[in-house]
Amino acid sequence: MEVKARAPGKIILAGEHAVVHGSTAVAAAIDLYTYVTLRLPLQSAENNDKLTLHLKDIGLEFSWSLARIKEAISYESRNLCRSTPASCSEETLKSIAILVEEQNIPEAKIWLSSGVSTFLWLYTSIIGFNPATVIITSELPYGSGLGSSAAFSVALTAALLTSSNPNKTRGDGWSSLDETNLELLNKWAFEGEKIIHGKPSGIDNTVSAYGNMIKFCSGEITRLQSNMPLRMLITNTRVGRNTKALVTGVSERAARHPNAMSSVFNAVDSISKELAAIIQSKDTISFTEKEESIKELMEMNQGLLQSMGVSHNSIETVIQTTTKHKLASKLTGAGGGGCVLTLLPTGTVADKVVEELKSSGFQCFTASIGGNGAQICV
Ligand SMILES: Nc1ncnc2c1ncn2[C@@H]1O[C@H](COP(=O)(O)OP(=O)(O)O)[C@@H](O)[C@H]1O
Ligand SMILES: C[C@@](O)(CCOP(=O)(O)O)CC(=O)O
Ligand SMILES: [Mg+2]
Repeated sequence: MEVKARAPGKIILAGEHAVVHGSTAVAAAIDLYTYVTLRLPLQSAENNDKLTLHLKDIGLEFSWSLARIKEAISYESRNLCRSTPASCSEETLKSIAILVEEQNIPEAKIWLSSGVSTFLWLYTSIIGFNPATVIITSELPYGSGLGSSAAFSVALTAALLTSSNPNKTRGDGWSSLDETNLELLNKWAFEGEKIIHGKPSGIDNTVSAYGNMIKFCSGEITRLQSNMPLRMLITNTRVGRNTKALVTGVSERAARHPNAMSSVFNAVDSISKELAAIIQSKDTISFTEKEESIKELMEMNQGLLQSMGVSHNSIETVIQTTTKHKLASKLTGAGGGGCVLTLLPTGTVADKVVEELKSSGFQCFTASIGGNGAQICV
Protein backbone atom coordinates (compact mmCIF):
# COMPACT_ATOMS: atom_id res chain seq x y z
CA MET A 1 0.00 0.00 0.00
CA GLU A 2 1.18 3.52 -0.75
CA VAL A 3 0.00 6.80 0.82
CA LYS A 4 1.16 10.28 -0.12
CA ALA A 5 0.73 13.38 2.01
CA ARG A 6 1.85 16.96 1.79
CA ALA A 7 1.85 19.92 4.17
CA PRO A 8 2.71 23.57 3.57
CA GLY A 9 5.23 25.90 5.13
CA LYS A 10 4.11 29.21 6.58
CA ILE A 11 4.92 32.82 7.16
CA ILE A 12 4.28 34.54 10.47
CA LEU A 13 2.88 38.00 9.74
CA ALA A 14 3.09 39.09 13.38
CA GLY A 15 3.76 37.61 16.80
CA GLU A 16 6.56 35.04 16.55
CA HIS A 17 8.35 34.28 19.84
CA ALA A 18 5.80 36.32 21.83
CA VAL A 19 3.27 33.59 20.86
CA VAL A 20 5.36 31.08 22.84
CA HIS A 21 4.70 33.30 25.90
CA GLY A 22 0.94 33.55 25.39
CA SER A 23 0.63 36.50 22.99
CA THR A 24 -1.49 36.48 19.85
CA ALA A 25 0.18 35.79 16.50
CA VAL A 26 -1.01 35.76 12.89
CA ALA A 27 0.28 33.20 10.37
CA ALA A 28 -0.57 32.06 6.86
CA ALA A 29 0.20 28.92 4.87
CA ILE A 30 2.36 29.36 1.76
CA ASP A 31 2.36 27.24 -1.37
CA LEU A 32 5.66 25.50 -0.69
CA TYR A 33 5.23 21.94 0.56
CA THR A 34 6.93 19.02 2.24
CA TYR A 35 5.90 15.73 0.62
CA VAL A 36 5.84 12.31 2.27
CA THR A 37 5.38 8.97 0.51
CA LEU A 38 4.75 6.01 2.80
CA ARG A 39 5.09 2.48 1.39
CA LEU A 40 3.96 -0.45 3.47
CA PRO A 41 5.29 -3.71 1.99
CA LEU A 42 3.27 -6.88 1.62
CA GLN A 43 3.96 -9.43 4.36
CA SER A 44 5.57 -11.75 1.83
CA ALA A 45 7.81 -9.02 0.42
CA GLU A 46 11.54 -8.70 0.95
CA ASN A 47 12.65 -5.98 3.33
CA ASN A 48 9.62 -6.54 5.53
CA ASP A 49 11.77 -6.43 8.64
CA LYS A 50 13.05 -2.88 8.15
CA LEU A 51 12.03 0.71 8.60
CA THR A 52 13.68 2.99 6.05
CA LEU A 53 13.66 6.78 5.90
CA HIS A 54 14.80 8.26 2.61
CA LEU A 55 15.40 12.03 2.64
CA LYS A 56 15.49 12.19 -1.12
CA ASP A 57 16.44 15.80 -1.82
CA ILE A 58 19.10 15.72 0.90
CA GLY A 59 20.47 12.47 -0.54
CA LEU A 60 20.45 10.51 2.72
CA GLU A 61 18.86 7.19 3.61
CA PHE A 62 18.53 5.70 7.09
CA SER A 63 17.43 2.18 7.86
CA TRP A 64 16.78 0.27 11.09
CA SER A 65 15.86 -3.37 11.59
CA LEU A 66 12.58 -3.61 13.48
CA ALA A 67 14.32 -5.92 15.95
CA ARG A 68 16.84 -3.15 16.75
CA ILE A 69 14.09 -0.57 17.25
CA LYS A 70 12.19 -2.93 19.57
CA GLU A 71 15.35 -3.63 21.52
CA ALA A 72 16.20 0.08 21.93
CA ILE A 73 12.80 1.42 22.89
CA SER A 74 10.79 -0.30 25.56
CA TYR A 75 7.26 0.18 24.36
CA GLU A 76 5.81 -2.27 26.84
CA SER A 77 5.73 0.54 29.37
CA ARG A 78 3.76 2.79 27.04
CA ASN A 79 0.12 2.56 26.28
CA LEU A 80 0.37 3.04 22.56
CA CYS A 81 -2.73 4.46 20.99
CA ARG A 82 -2.88 6.39 17.74
CA SER A 83 -6.03 8.19 18.86
CA THR A 84 -4.44 9.71 22.00
CA PRO A 85 -1.36 11.76 21.09
CA ALA A 86 1.32 11.55 23.78
CA SER A 87 4.56 13.36 24.48
CA CYS A 88 7.85 11.59 24.03
CA SER A 89 9.36 11.06 27.50
CA GLU A 90 12.96 12.08 28.22
CA GLU A 91 13.87 8.42 28.58
CA THR A 92 12.37 7.41 25.22
CA LEU A 93 13.96 10.42 23.55
CA LYS A 94 17.36 9.24 24.82
CA SER A 95 16.75 5.75 23.39
CA ILE A 96 15.66 7.27 20.09
CA ALA A 97 18.77 9.48 20.04
CA ILE A 98 20.92 6.32 20.24
CA LEU A 99 19.09 4.86 17.22
CA VAL A 100 19.73 8.13 15.35
CA GLU A 101 23.42 8.22 16.34
CA GLU A 102 23.88 4.70 14.98
CA GLN A 103 23.04 6.07 11.52
CA ASN A 104 26.19 8.23 11.53
CA ILE A 105 24.62 11.32 10.02
CA PRO A 106 27.42 13.32 8.32
CA GLU A 107 28.63 16.20 10.54
CA ALA A 108 27.56 18.80 7.95
CA LYS A 109 23.97 17.51 8.17
CA ILE A 110 23.83 16.88 11.91
CA TRP A 111 20.98 19.42 12.16
CA LEU A 112 18.78 16.65 10.74
CA SER A 113 19.09 14.60 13.95
CA SER A 114 16.06 16.16 15.65
CA GLY A 115 13.99 15.59 12.49
CA VAL A 116 15.02 11.93 12.37
CA SER A 117 14.19 11.54 16.09
CA THR A 118 10.77 13.06 15.42
CA PHE A 119 10.30 10.59 12.58
CA LEU A 120 11.06 7.60 14.83
CA TRP A 121 8.76 8.86 17.58
CA LEU A 122 5.78 9.59 15.32
CA TYR A 123 6.22 6.44 13.25
CA THR A 124 6.50 4.00 16.13
CA SER A 125 3.74 5.74 18.09
CA ILE A 126 1.20 5.69 15.26
CA ILE A 127 2.17 2.60 13.23
CA GLY A 128 4.05 0.55 15.83
CA PHE A 129 6.77 -1.92 14.82
CA ASN A 130 5.78 -2.44 11.22
CA PRO A 131 8.02 -2.32 8.17
CA ALA A 132 7.86 0.57 5.73
CA THR A 133 9.79 2.86 3.46
CA VAL A 134 9.16 6.56 3.96
CA ILE A 135 10.36 8.98 1.29
CA ILE A 136 10.50 12.71 2.02
CA THR A 137 11.13 15.71 -0.22
CA SER A 138 10.61 19.38 0.50
CA GLU A 139 10.30 22.65 -1.41
CA LEU A 140 11.01 24.57 1.80
CA PRO A 141 14.43 25.83 2.82
CA TYR A 142 15.42 24.05 6.06
CA GLY A 143 15.85 26.09 9.24
CA SER A 144 14.92 29.41 7.60
CA GLY A 145 11.78 30.46 9.44
CA LEU A 146 9.29 29.09 6.91
CA GLY A 147 8.23 26.23 9.17
CA SER A 148 9.99 23.27 7.55
CA SER A 149 9.94 21.48 10.92
CA ALA A 150 6.16 21.79 11.24
CA ALA A 151 5.51 20.90 7.57
CA PHE A 152 7.65 17.78 8.11
CA SER A 153 5.75 16.73 11.26
CA VAL A 154 2.34 17.49 9.72
CA ALA A 155 2.95 15.75 6.37
CA LEU A 156 4.48 12.71 8.06
CA THR A 157 1.62 12.43 10.57
CA ALA A 158 -0.97 12.82 7.81
CA ALA A 159 0.58 9.90 5.91
CA LEU A 160 0.89 7.75 9.05
CA LEU A 161 -2.67 8.37 10.24
CA THR A 162 -4.11 7.76 6.78
CA SER A 163 -2.27 4.45 6.35
CA SER A 164 -3.48 3.20 9.73
CA ASN A 165 -7.09 4.27 9.24
CA PRO A 166 -9.09 1.56 7.49
CA ASN A 167 -11.94 3.99 6.74
CA LYS A 168 -9.91 6.26 4.55
CA THR A 169 -11.53 7.34 1.35
CA ARG A 170 -9.88 6.76 -1.98
CA GLY A 171 -10.05 9.41 -4.60
CA ASP A 172 -8.18 11.15 -7.32
CA GLY A 173 -5.58 13.73 -6.52
CA TRP A 174 -5.01 15.68 -3.31
CA SER A 175 -7.79 15.87 -0.74
CA SER A 176 -8.01 17.57 2.64
CA LEU A 177 -8.72 15.76 5.89
CA ASP A 178 -12.00 16.08 7.76
CA GLU A 179 -12.22 18.13 10.98
CA THR A 180 -11.82 15.17 13.38
CA ASN A 181 -8.78 13.85 11.59
CA LEU A 182 -7.33 17.35 11.32
CA GLU A 183 -7.56 17.79 15.07
CA LEU A 184 -5.86 14.45 15.72
CA LEU A 185 -3.23 15.18 13.06
CA ASN A 186 -2.51 18.58 14.60
CA LYS A 187 -2.08 17.11 18.09
CA TRP A 188 0.39 14.46 16.92
CA ALA A 189 2.27 16.97 14.77
CA PHE A 190 2.58 19.24 17.83
CA GLU A 191 4.21 16.34 19.70
CA GLY A 192 6.65 15.98 16.79
CA GLU A 193 7.34 19.72 16.72
CA LYS A 194 8.16 19.56 20.46
CA ILE A 195 11.11 17.28 19.71
CA ILE A 196 12.49 19.79 17.17
CA HIS A 197 11.57 23.13 18.83
CA GLY A 198 11.73 22.24 22.53
CA LYS A 199 8.88 24.55 23.52
CA PRO A 200 6.75 25.27 20.46
CA SER A 201 3.68 27.48 20.61
CA GLY A 202 1.85 25.20 18.18
CA ILE A 203 1.17 27.93 15.63
CA ASP A 204 3.38 26.41 12.92
CA ASN A 205 1.88 22.92 12.99
CA THR A 206 -1.63 24.40 13.26
CA VAL A 207 -1.33 26.62 10.18
CA SER A 208 0.39 23.82 8.27
CA ALA A 209 -2.42 21.40 9.16
CA TYR A 210 -5.38 23.77 8.63
CA GLY A 211 -3.98 26.04 5.92
CA ASN A 212 -5.40 29.51 5.16
CA MET A 213 -4.61 32.32 7.56
CA ILE A 214 -5.02 32.00 11.31
CA LYS A 215 -4.91 34.05 14.47
CA PHE A 216 -3.45 31.94 17.25
CA CYS A 217 -3.26 32.50 21.00
CA SER A 218 -2.41 29.85 23.63
CA GLY A 219 -3.72 27.05 21.44
CA GLU A 220 -6.91 28.89 20.50
CA ILE A 221 -7.31 29.04 16.72
CA THR A 222 -9.32 31.66 14.83
CA ARG A 223 -9.48 31.16 11.09
CA LEU A 224 -9.17 34.49 9.33
CA GLN A 225 -11.03 35.47 6.21
CA SER A 226 -8.80 37.97 4.45
CA ASN A 227 -10.63 40.85 2.82
CA MET A 228 -7.63 42.33 1.11
CA PRO A 229 -4.92 41.11 -1.23
CA LEU A 230 -1.62 40.66 0.59
CA ARG A 231 1.62 40.40 -1.34
CA MET A 232 4.84 39.66 0.49
CA LEU A 233 8.37 39.36 -0.80
CA ILE A 234 10.27 36.64 1.05
CA THR A 235 14.03 37.15 1.32
CA ASN A 236 16.15 34.29 2.55
CA THR A 237 19.31 35.67 4.14
CA ARG A 238 20.74 32.13 3.84
CA VAL A 239 22.08 32.51 7.37
CA GLY A 240 21.39 29.19 9.08
CA ARG A 241 19.95 29.12 12.57
CA ASN A 242 18.09 26.87 14.91
CA THR A 243 14.62 27.66 16.23
CA LYS A 244 15.11 25.73 19.49
CA ALA A 245 18.19 27.79 20.44
CA LEU A 246 16.49 31.11 19.59
CA VAL A 247 13.32 30.25 21.53
CA THR A 248 15.47 29.28 24.52
CA GLY A 249 17.35 32.59 24.25
CA VAL A 250 14.11 34.60 24.41
CA SER A 251 12.89 32.60 27.42
CA GLU A 252 16.18 33.24 29.21
CA ARG A 253 15.90 36.98 28.52
CA ALA A 254 12.31 36.88 29.81
CA ALA A 255 13.51 35.16 32.99
CA ARG A 256 16.18 37.86 33.49
CA HIS A 257 13.82 40.80 32.81
CA PRO A 258 10.29 39.56 33.50
CA ASN A 259 8.57 42.96 33.69
CA ALA A 260 10.21 44.50 30.65
CA MET A 261 9.71 41.39 28.53
CA SER A 262 6.12 41.05 29.61
CA SER A 263 5.51 44.59 28.27
CA VAL A 264 7.20 43.60 25.01
CA PHE A 265 4.99 40.51 24.70
CA ASN A 266 1.89 42.60 25.47
CA ALA A 267 2.81 45.10 22.76
CA VAL A 268 3.21 42.25 20.26
CA ASP A 269 -0.18 40.90 21.30
CA SER A 270 -1.80 44.27 20.45
CA ILE A 271 0.04 44.42 17.10
CA SER A 272 -1.16 40.94 16.09
CA LYS A 273 -4.75 41.66 17.09
CA GLU A 274 -4.76 44.94 15.16
CA LEU A 275 -3.21 43.25 12.12
CA ALA A 276 -5.84 40.48 12.19
CA ALA A 277 -8.62 43.08 12.46
CA ILE A 278 -7.28 45.04 9.46
CA ILE A 279 -6.93 41.95 7.29
CA GLN A 280 -10.48 40.88 8.08
CA SER A 281 -12.06 44.31 8.04
CA LYS A 282 -14.83 44.91 5.52
CA ASP A 283 -14.58 48.66 6.12
CA THR A 284 -14.69 50.84 3.11
CA ILE A 285 -11.33 52.43 3.95
CA SER A 286 -9.06 51.96 0.98
CA PHE A 287 -6.54 49.14 0.60
CA THR A 288 -3.86 51.82 0.55
CA GLU A 289 -4.79 52.96 4.05
CA LYS A 290 -4.90 49.36 5.28
CA GLU A 291 -1.51 48.67 3.72
CA GLU A 292 -0.09 51.77 5.42
CA SER A 293 -1.30 50.45 8.79
CA ILE A 294 0.11 46.98 8.13
CA LYS A 295 3.41 48.55 7.12
CA GLU A 296 3.64 50.39 10.44
CA LEU A 297 2.63 47.34 12.45
CA MET A 298 5.35 45.28 10.73
CA GLU A 299 7.94 47.94 11.56
CA MET A 300 6.85 47.99 15.20
CA ASN A 301 6.86 44.20 15.41
CA GLN A 302 10.39 44.10 13.99
CA GLY A 303 11.54 46.63 16.61
CA LEU A 304 10.14 44.42 19.35
CA LEU A 305 11.73 41.30 17.85
CA GLN A 306 15.02 43.16 17.91
CA SER A 307 14.49 43.93 21.60
CA MET A 308 13.93 40.19 22.19
CA GLY A 309 17.42 39.62 20.76
CA VAL A 310 16.42 37.60 17.68
CA SER A 311 17.38 39.93 14.84
CA HIS A 312 20.68 39.53 12.99
CA ASN A 313 23.06 41.63 10.86
CA SER A 314 21.80 39.92 7.72
CA ILE A 315 18.19 40.77 8.67
CA GLU A 316 19.14 44.38 9.36
CA THR A 317 20.82 44.56 5.93
CA VAL A 318 17.61 43.38 4.25
CA ILE A 319 15.60 45.92 6.23
CA GLN A 320 17.95 48.79 5.33
CA THR A 321 17.82 47.82 1.66
CA THR A 322 14.04 47.63 1.52
CA THR A 323 13.68 50.89 3.53
CA LYS A 324 15.66 52.65 0.78
CA HIS A 325 12.85 51.56 -1.54
CA LYS A 326 10.22 52.79 0.97
CA LEU A 327 9.17 49.23 1.83
CA ALA A 328 8.69 47.80 5.33
CA SER A 329 10.13 44.47 6.43
CA LYS A 330 10.24 42.19 9.43
CA LEU A 331 11.85 38.85 10.14
CA THR A 332 9.53 35.85 10.00
CA GLY A 333 9.81 32.72 12.12
CA ALA A 334 12.52 32.45 14.73
CA GLY A 335 14.93 35.04 13.25
CA GLY A 336 18.68 34.94 13.91
CA GLY A 337 19.06 34.81 10.10
CA GLY A 338 16.53 32.90 8.04
CA CYS A 339 13.79 34.72 6.13
CA VAL A 340 12.53 38.31 6.09
CA LEU A 341 9.08 39.44 4.90
CA THR A 342 8.63 42.65 2.92
CA LEU A 343 5.15 44.00 2.31
CA LEU A 344 4.57 44.76 -1.36
CA PRO A 345 1.68 47.25 -1.42
CA THR A 346 -0.66 47.19 -4.42
CA GLY A 347 1.10 48.42 -7.54
CA THR A 348 4.65 47.94 -6.17
CA VAL A 349 7.18 46.96 -8.80
CA ALA A 350 9.75 45.01 -6.84
CA ASP A 351 12.36 44.44 -9.58
CA LYS A 352 14.86 47.02 -8.33
CA VAL A 353 14.75 46.03 -4.67
CA VAL A 354 14.97 42.34 -5.60
CA GLU A 355 17.99 43.02 -7.78
CA GLU A 356 19.71 44.87 -4.95
CA LEU A 357 18.91 42.14 -2.42
CA LYS A 358 20.17 39.44 -4.79
CA SER A 359 23.39 41.37 -5.39
CA SER A 360 23.98 41.17 -1.61
CA GLY A 361 23.79 37.37 -1.87
CA PHE A 362 20.20 36.95 -0.65
CA GLN A 363 17.57 34.77 -2.27
CA CYS A 364 14.20 36.40 -3.08
CA PHE A 365 10.89 34.84 -3.95
CA THR A 366 7.17 35.40 -3.61
CA ALA A 367 4.74 32.72 -2.52
CA SER A 368 1.01 32.52 -2.64
CA ILE A 369 -0.37 33.19 0.87
CA GLY A 370 -3.26 31.51 2.67
CA GLY A 371 -3.66 28.34 0.62
CA ASN A 372 -4.09 24.63 1.39
CA GLY A 373 -3.27 22.89 4.61
CA ALA A 374 -2.35 19.22 4.93
CA GLN A 375 -3.59 16.96 2.13
CA ILE A 376 -3.43 13.28 1.32
CA CYS A 377 -3.47 11.23 -1.83
CA VAL A 378 -4.26 7.50 -1.60
N1 LIG B 1 12.33 17.15 5.42
C1 LIG B 1 12.90 17.04 6.61
N2 LIG B 1 13.53 15.90 6.98
C2 LIG B 1 14.10 15.78 8.19
N3 LIG B 1 14.12 16.74 9.12
C3 LIG B 1 13.52 17.90 8.81
C4 LIG B 1 12.88 18.11 7.56
N4 LIG B 1 12.38 19.36 7.55
C5 LIG B 1 12.70 19.90 8.75
N5 LIG B 1 13.37 19.05 9.50
C6 LIG B 1 13.88 19.26 10.87
O1 LIG B 1 13.53 20.58 11.24
C7 LIG B 1 14.69 21.36 11.57
C8 LIG B 1 14.48 22.80 11.14
O2 LIG B 1 13.47 23.32 11.95
P1 LIG B 1 13.53 24.74 12.60
O3 LIG B 1 14.86 25.01 13.22
O4 LIG B 1 12.34 24.83 13.45
O5 LIG B 1 13.38 25.75 11.35
P2 LIG B 1 12.15 25.89 10.34
O6 LIG B 1 11.00 25.21 10.94
O7 LIG B 1 11.93 27.38 10.25
O8 LIG B 1 12.59 25.35 9.03
C9 LIG B 1 15.82 20.67 10.83
O9 LIG B 1 17.05 20.92 11.49
C10 LIG B 1 15.41 19.21 10.90
O10 LIG B 1 15.78 18.63 12.13
C1 LIG C 1 9.67 31.45 17.07
C2 LIG C 1 8.36 30.72 16.84
O1 LIG C 1 7.29 31.60 17.21
C3 LIG C 1 8.16 30.34 15.37
C4 LIG C 1 9.29 29.50 14.83
O2 LIG C 1 9.12 29.25 13.45
P1 LIG C 1 10.28 28.57 12.60
O3 LIG C 1 10.61 27.24 13.19
O4 LIG C 1 11.47 29.49 12.66
O5 LIG C 1 9.72 28.43 11.20
C5 LIG C 1 8.34 29.49 17.75
C6 LIG C 1 6.96 28.87 17.97
O6 LIG C 1 5.94 29.58 17.85
O7 LIG C 1 6.91 27.68 18.28
MG1 LIG D 1 10.39 25.22 12.94
